[in-house]
Amino acid sequence: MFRRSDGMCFACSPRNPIGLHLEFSHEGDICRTTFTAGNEHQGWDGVLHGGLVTTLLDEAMAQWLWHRGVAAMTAEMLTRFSLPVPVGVPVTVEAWKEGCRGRLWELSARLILPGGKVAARATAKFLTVKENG
Ligand SMILES: CCCCCCCC/C=C\CCCCCCCC(=O)SCCNC(=O)CCNC(=O)[C@H](O)C(C)(C)COP(=O)(O)OP(=O)(O)OC[C@H]1O[C@@H](n2cnc3c(N)ncnc32)[C@H](O)[C@@H]1OP(=O)(O)O
Repeated sequence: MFRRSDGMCFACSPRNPIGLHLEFSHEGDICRTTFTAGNEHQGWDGVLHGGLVTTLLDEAMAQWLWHRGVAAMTAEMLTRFSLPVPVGVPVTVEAWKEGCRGRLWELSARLILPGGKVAARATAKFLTVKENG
């Protein structure tokens, strides 16, 4: 149905020439990454495109699961965009688990601007498609 063997994930693969090249760290129950958007990532002038804000949040949640041996696909996601995310500044994205029932995982994520304001929040449901081990 799907393959990941190319290792070309748009968000995380170091081999994807047009990818975001995100790297994740895991500390306790939090999965974290940082990202500095370039001009090529903007929608409105100087502002990170909302679809890419959602990509950052989605990927952080997926990586929370992947790090724990769970390969899961996003089944549903709600994003609240509270503040514009400027290009050219390093932002932090954090994800964590809210709950799990069988194959269904509920996670949350947030995007934090330098200075600490939360610019976007997401909640999502993921469904396990296979174990990644
Ligand atoms: C050196 C190289 C390094 C490179 C690294 C490479 C490794 C990369 C590592 C890590 C990469 C991580 C990459 C993550 C990317 C970010 C995540 C995404 O963007 S994923 C893409 C977007 N999402 C989709 O495209 C899903 C499309 N949808 C589907 O495929 C299916 O609908 C799917 C899999 C989500 C579910 O399909 P079913 O057939 O498996 O399951 P059903 O039967 O539909 O549902 C099972 C149960 O779950 C409930 N369910 C389904 N959706 C639900 C929902 N939204 N909320 C609540 N319940 C739901 C159903 O009602 C059902 O419940 P009942 O068993 O009947 O009780």
